[in-house]
Amino acid sequence: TACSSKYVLSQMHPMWQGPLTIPGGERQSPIDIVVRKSIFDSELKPLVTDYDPHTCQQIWNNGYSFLVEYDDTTDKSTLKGGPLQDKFRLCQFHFHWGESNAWGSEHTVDRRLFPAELHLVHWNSDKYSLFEEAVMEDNGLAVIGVFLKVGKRHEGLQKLVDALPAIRHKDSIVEFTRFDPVCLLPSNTDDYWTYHGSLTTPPLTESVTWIIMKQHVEVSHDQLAVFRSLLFTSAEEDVQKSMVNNFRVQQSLCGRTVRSSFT
Ligand SMILES: NCCOCCOCCNC(=O)c1ccc(S(N)(=O)=O)cc1
Ligand SMILES: [Zn+2]
Repeated sequence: TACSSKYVLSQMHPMWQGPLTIPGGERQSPIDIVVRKSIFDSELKPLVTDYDPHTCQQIWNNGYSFLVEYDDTTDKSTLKGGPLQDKFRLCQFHFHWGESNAWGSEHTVDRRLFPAELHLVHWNSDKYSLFEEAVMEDNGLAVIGVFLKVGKRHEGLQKLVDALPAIRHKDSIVEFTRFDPVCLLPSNTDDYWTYHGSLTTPPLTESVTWIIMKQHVEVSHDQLAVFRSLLFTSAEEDVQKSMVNNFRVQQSLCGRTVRSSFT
């Protein structure tokens, strides 16, 4: 099964050709969250985010998504609480989305797909001194996942949407400052699912404590359309490819337990 083999069939995504070797492969992400099989854990605490918008530095197109990157050289923008024992530093956030509103998220809830998913990426600064170190360790990373639904316009997102035309092509980057990512979190951050998984893109390392918000946030159709105006390809390439469907398919649970902070 996909849980024991060292190889997985090459992902359908154009960027990955040929078999990928993954470490073990027993705790890969994303997954389908089967709500009735998740286990309520009363020990799970509320999330505590403490983000400083002044640590926001730049926004760039890495050829797979667009990343908003934060200065993670000090403990200025942090995440603790929830399922976490240590303090984690925010290093970047990014999204995954589809070519249509019918799909685009990486995680699913009872097989339900959302048009997009936000990932806020943090690393364990109590135990490690660099992201690159933490990314290789079991308890190295914590990623908050937030589902996006199409509905009313998200005022806080608009500043980010307005910056996207400047980074249409792969490897383009612009300064992006004073953005507080707390505006992208749902009003209720006490209700979440959590499980141990991996990065959803290479190097797919199994170092992530996933924290998936139960409550989604709404963005407008037009805001999501601007995400789809980005390109996978650099300005030099002849054929321009729209940046859409940049999600990984759901992976086997391999006997893992998904815990919930709510009943
Ligand atoms: N390339 C060899 C070692 O690389 C280690 C660092 O990897 C950096 C690139 N990847 C990421 O930072 C990275 C971060 C988050 C997610 S995700 N989609 O799981 O939230 C996926 C990938
Ligand atoms: Zn991601």
